[in-house]
Amino acid sequence: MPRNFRSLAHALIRRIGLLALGCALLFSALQGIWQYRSVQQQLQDSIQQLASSNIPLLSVALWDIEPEAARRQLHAIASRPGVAFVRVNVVTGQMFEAGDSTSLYNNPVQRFVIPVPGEQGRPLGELLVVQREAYIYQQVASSLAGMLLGYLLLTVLICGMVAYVLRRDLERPMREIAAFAGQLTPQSLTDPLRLQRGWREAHDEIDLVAGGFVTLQNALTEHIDSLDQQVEERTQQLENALGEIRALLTHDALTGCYNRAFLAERLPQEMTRAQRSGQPLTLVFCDIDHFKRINDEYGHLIGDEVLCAAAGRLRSQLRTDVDWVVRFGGEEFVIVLPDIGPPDAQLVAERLREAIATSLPLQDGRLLQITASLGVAVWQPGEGMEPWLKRADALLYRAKLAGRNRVEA
Ligand SMILES: Nc1nc2c(ncn2[C@@H]2O[C@H](COP(=O)(O)OP(=O)(O)OP(=O)(O)O)[C@@H](O)[C@H]2O)c(=O)[nH]1
Repeated sequence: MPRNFRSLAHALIRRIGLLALGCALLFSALQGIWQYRSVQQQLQDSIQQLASSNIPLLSVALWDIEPEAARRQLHAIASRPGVAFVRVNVVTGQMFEAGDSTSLYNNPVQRFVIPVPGEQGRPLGELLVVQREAYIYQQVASSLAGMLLGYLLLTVLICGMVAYVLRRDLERPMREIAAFAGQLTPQSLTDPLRLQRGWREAHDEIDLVAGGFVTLQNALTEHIDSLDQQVEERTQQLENALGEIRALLTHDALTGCYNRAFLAERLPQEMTRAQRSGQPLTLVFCDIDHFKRINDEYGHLIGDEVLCAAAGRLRSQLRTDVDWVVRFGGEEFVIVLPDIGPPDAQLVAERLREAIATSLPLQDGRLLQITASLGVAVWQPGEGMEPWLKRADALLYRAKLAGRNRVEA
């Protein structure tokens, strides 16, 4: 199931905001309790003061039986902030009141003795002052409201600053890294990660991640380069091997001449071409004389050397890219001469015989005298390949019988 994306910076800001708000509320609550106690104490003190300053006058008014004066005084006391209700109970049974009498049942009450004027020990009555609890709450609430507003402003300010720093130092570089990683392909490995960050005194985790990317890119680029190089080398090796295999399919491995498979494929083409052009086409069968003796006397390695030398000598006498030499088998070669007929064919064959008959310096310094017998057969239009080859072979056999080192046509 796909998950929603939530930025790390946003999550941090949200948490910091909630934490700051929680702290502000907690501090406000503690402050509220402390404020409540302090306002309550102040109110009690001020009622005490109020009572002690009014009691002498009240005492006189009651003693002189001036109820109006006593009532005025009580009204004055009741109109003070924090006072809800005032009552005077006189020993004679009289009672004077001012303020909200219902507040008597659910608010704290302070009681004071009113003495007879001039006689402190003799009570004339009692003064009851009821505190107005709502006054305390109002005081606490008004001071808390300002404080809470201050805390909230501070919280918003802190969150704003944290948001700015997080956005600049965390969110933006992280997004750049994520965008870079998302676009990273083997082709774009050489483009380094560049973060839009100003100069800082120290490096941090983001720099470490960016550095890690650079290391990874370099390592991957090196790895891919070495892979490319390996692939190039292997491809070259493969092409060389393929070339060798192709050459082996058509060439003789020892002498480098064409092989019989190539002869069987190419000779019919030459015959068709000669047929079409009306040009002559000649085939020379060449066999090294007494080759078995060379092998027996000098060994097979020298025999191989002789074969290679003979092939080279034959090729050296022929036209490049026109005439071609086939190792027919053992010490037998077939030479194909396009566009050559009698008498030139015989002349070329003589030249070949002479080339082979020159003494051959061996690698060990010795000189070896070799000769070859040749049979020359010019193709007769309509003649098949096999009969033509047999005819050339028969002419070669005749040259052998006639004493070797000669050409029969
Ligand atoms: N060193 C070497 N010898 C080979 C190779 N192929 C065939 N031979 C040898 O060539 C010799 C051919 O001998 P023969 O067919 O009797 O003919 P020859 O000795 O040349 O006698 P003539 O053809 O009658 O003159 C054999 O001994 C083969 O073993 C080869 O690739 N290398």
